[in-house]
Amino acid sequence: MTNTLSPALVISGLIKDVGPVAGLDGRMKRVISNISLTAHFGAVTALLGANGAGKTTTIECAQGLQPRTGGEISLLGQDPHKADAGLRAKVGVMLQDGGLPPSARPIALLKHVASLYENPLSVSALVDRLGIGDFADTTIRRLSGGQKQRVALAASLIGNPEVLFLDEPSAGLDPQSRLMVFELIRELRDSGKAIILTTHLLDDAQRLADYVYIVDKGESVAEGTVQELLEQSTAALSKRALTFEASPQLDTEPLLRSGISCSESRPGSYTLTGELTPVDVGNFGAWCASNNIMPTSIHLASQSLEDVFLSISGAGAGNETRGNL
Ligand SMILES: Nc1ncnc2c1ncn2[C@@H]1O[C@H](COP(=O)(O)OP(=O)(O)OP(=O)(O)O)[C@@H](O)[C@H]1O
Repeated sequence: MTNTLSPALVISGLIKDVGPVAGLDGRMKRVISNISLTAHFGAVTALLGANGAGKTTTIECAQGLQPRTGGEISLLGQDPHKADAGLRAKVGVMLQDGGLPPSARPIALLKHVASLYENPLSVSALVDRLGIGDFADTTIRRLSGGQKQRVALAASLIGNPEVLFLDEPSAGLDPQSRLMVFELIRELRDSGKAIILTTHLLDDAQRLADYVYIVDKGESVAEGTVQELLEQSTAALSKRALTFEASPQLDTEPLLRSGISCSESRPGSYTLTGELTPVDVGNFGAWCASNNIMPTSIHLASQSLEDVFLSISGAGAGNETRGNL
C-alpha cells in the first residue's frame, strides 16, 4: 500500500536534452533546463505553460517514458525510469495524442485494457460516466477529437491508478464533455488520487488545480495556488489596454505619459497600454476631437488573467492570444 502522506511525485532539477538536432549541426538541444515540482495525493497539480514550454517532456520523464539527462525523479518512491510492472500498474497516463489503436472499437479496447489489470474498474460504469456508449461501435480512427479524448481518459482510469497523468485533458472537448471530464477529475482527486495535468489554458488550471507550476522555456518560473499567483501580480492586474482603429500613421505622441505606451500593431490599429485612468480616456476623446479623428472601433479592456500569467512566465506583453497562455 502506498504511503499517502508522502508526495506521489517529486521532481528536482530536471534536465532533458533531445537530439541530435539537424538544425543545430547535429548537436543536442536542452529543452528542459530546471524543473522541480511536487505532486501530492488528493490534489490536482497543474503544469501551466505556453506551447513548447516543456510540459509534455516533463511528464513523460516523470512517467519514465523518456530518459532524463539530469535531476532526480521519485514516483511513488521509485525512479520511474527503472520502474517495475508493479509501479506501472499504479500509474494511469492519458497522453496528448491518445496513443489509441485506430482500428479498435472503444468498448472492446477498454475491456482489453481492463483484462491487463488485477483489480480494474468496471468498464460499463466508465462507459456510462464518460458517455462512450453513444459511439461504442465506431472505430477509434473515425471518432472526433473529443470522443477519442474521452476513450483515452477511460483507458487511463481503468486500472484504478493511484497517480494519474493527464496531458491537456480538455483538448478537443465540447463544453458539455469538458464539464463532465472536470467533474470526474475532481471526484478522483477527492477520492485521494494524485492528479498531474498539463495545460496551456489558464481556465483549466483555475477550475481544476489545487497547485500550479508555471513552466516557461524549460524552467519552472512560478508556483502556488491560482489565487497566490494572482496576488503576486496585482500590479499587472491594474493595467489596461485601449485599442482603436483609425487612419494609419497618426501622431499618438500627445496620448503618452510616463507608464503609458502606444503601438500601431498593423496599419491603423493602435493600442494604448498601461495604468490608464479616466483622465487618459478623456484625453483620448479630446485628442480625437481636436484632430478630427473618428475611430472605426474603440475597445477598452482590463488586462486579462492570461496577460497576468504571461507576465509571470515572461512570455511577453502584446501577445494577442486570449484564453491561452
Ligand atoms: N525529440 C525532440 N527533438 C527536438 N525538439 C524536441 C523534441 N522533443 C521536444 N522538443 C522540443 O522541446 C520543447 C518542449 O516540448 P514539449 O512537447 O515538452 O512542450 P509542451 O509544453 O508540452 O508544449 P505543447 O503545449 O505544445 O504540447 C519544444 O520546443 C519541442 O519542440
